[in-house]
Amino acid sequence: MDLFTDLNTALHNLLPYDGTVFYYGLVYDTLKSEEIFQTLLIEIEWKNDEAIIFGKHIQTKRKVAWYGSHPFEYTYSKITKKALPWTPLLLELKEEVERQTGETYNSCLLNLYHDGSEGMAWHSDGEKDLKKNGAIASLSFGASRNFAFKHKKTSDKISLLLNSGSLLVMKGETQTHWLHRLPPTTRVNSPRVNLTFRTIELND
Ligand SMILES: O=C(O)CCC(=O)C(=O)O
Ligand SMILES: [Fe+2]
Repeated sequence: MDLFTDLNTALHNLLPYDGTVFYYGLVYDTLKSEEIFQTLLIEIEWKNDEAIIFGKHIQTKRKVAWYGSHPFEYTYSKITKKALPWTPLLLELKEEVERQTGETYNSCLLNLYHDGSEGMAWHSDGEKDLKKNGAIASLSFGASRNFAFKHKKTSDKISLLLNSGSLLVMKGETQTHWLHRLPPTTRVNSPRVNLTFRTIELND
């Protein structure tokens, strides 16, 4: 690889300080992405997400699923979930993401947004079961959606478009200092699937 190509493909940190986010662009072409997207829609055990917010039991329109290398129990928003075993496709995606990012993962949270009215509010993924400062790799399929970061103290904002077949990784101190969200939009009326590969710490 010559220097020019090398500079062009070199990853640069999207965050100006206090964390590391790399955007890899498309890791699957259009045809392969569409095939993966359709398979995920059919094969994944999608469930409406439940949460307890201000003591009230609520169900989100967005659907979720959780898969992993062990039947981990994972608690968030006060609801405990047990990971399902990898499907062959999820294992293939996990291995490709590991190869691309040079990190390993043992679980994956999947989100299905039916259209632009569904999104995810500002949050960081710092649950206690997650490995501290562990990398979180995000693969997207289907509709393109905006994704944004906001610094917890300075409120500086960074946003980007996540296209079908694209990969993004958040690592280092990102979750400690930055929030992220998937803003709702009236401009999108088709579904999107997002997979976040994570590392759960096994406490015995
Ligand atoms: O859908 C996305 O791109 C983000 C999902 C997310 O932040 C999460 O699952 O924690
Ligand atoms: Fe997140």
